[in-house]
Amino acid sequence: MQLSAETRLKAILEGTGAGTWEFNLDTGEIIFNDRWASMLGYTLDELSPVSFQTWERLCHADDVQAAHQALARYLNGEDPLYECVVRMMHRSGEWRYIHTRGTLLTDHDDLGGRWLMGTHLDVTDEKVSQHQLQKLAESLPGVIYTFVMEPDGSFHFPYLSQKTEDFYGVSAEDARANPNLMFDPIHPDDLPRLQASIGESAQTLCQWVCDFRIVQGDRIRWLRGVSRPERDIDGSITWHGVITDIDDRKLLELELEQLSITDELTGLYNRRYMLRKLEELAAETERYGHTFSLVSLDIDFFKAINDSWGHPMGDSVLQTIAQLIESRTRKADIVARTGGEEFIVLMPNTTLGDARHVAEALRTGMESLAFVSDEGESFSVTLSAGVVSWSTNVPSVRDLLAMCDQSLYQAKRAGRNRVVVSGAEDK
Ligand SMILES: Nc1nc2c(ncn2[C@@H]2O[C@H](COP(=O)(O)OP(=O)(O)OP(=O)(O)O)[C@@H](O)[C@H]2O)c(=O)[nH]1
Repeated sequence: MQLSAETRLKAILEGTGAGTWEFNLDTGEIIFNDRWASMLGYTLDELSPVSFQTWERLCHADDVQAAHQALARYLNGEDPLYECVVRMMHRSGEWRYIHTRGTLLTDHDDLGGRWLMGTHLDVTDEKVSQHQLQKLAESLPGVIYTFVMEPDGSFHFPYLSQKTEDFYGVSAEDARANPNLMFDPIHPDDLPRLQASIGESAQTLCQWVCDFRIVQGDRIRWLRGVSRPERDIDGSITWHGVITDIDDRKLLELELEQLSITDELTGLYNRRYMLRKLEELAAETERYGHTFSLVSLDIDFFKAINDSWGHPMGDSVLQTIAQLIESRTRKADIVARTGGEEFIVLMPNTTLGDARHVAEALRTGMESLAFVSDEGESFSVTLSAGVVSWSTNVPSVRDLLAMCDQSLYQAKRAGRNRVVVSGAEDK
């Protein structure tokens, strides 16, 4: 059975649920189908005779103007088709959102003028969901977004809430058009880590969580992104997530972390941090074959200093030696106060011989310092040191520390104010 083109077109239109309209731009004649009327709760007969004014009367006053402008843009050749969404009054008194599309029928002289023809589709449900999403996004203290990465590595943001502008200094519209704008303001120190974390989340399909900084002029702000990825059938991956401001929390966290690794009296690192770094250095050394050395320093007869000149004077001596060590070591070295009057210097990429020189310089530097008590009496302070280097013979970090302690103990036993290098004779 052969169906006519008209029957087929009718069936297709029925399937889409779209209303149709035809408008003669020259005569003003307008034709709607039944579906158009039923979309608004009427029969076509009930609205007859239909004219342009029928449409205008049912259309929200604010949207009539927008529809005219869309039409003008289309007729001027700025837009490829006439398209707009307008609110139309349903018989029940509710506004329905109607997506209007149309094109001009040209090259048909026999039609009696220029006919604009198109469809009306009720998109109220979609609009309501969009509106609800927008309201939800406005009330959230963050940006909500959808991020898609294609199999070829290209990416885009199909959805970004309006708060993108507050957080990134880029409007959601601009970022949707150019997704790189979302990465440009990320702090250069954080960008590689953020990119790596996205790559890992894409591979493992595990939740993406990343703290990073955004630079906006002079302002640096900590943000946290949390989102869940899902792989689509075409191999692309979509993350739905939220980006929140964690500036206050992060600063507090960093402050607390700094406190937790700092010795209060001297401002040097504490034992906990030194141990962490020591483990890291040992692991790096295993991997890259570098060497590193460690110097353990202990003030001689410190108890006597406290007893003779008072505890505050003892504190002041500790602070002075902290400054001395910092001034005589490199930036890459880790200087820690690891006990009452005990200090450790971790020296990456340093041989045993070089570390010994540093320890000697510290010993002589300390010896030559003159302290003056509150009563005006001057006194001097000495220190003893043990020096070790990490090598393949050292089974663990714990053993390295024990070897260093052993050398320090030898220095004390041999009369103090000396440096003993592990595996060598007492100085
Ligand atoms: N002022 C001050 N004293 C401290 C601090 N922490 C520990 N001490 C004191 O450091 C002294 C360490 O004494 P000892 O372990 O006997 O060692 P020492 O007197 O230096 O003797 P040698 O190490 O054998 O040369 C003790 O009296 C502690 O009370 C501190 O933060 N400030």
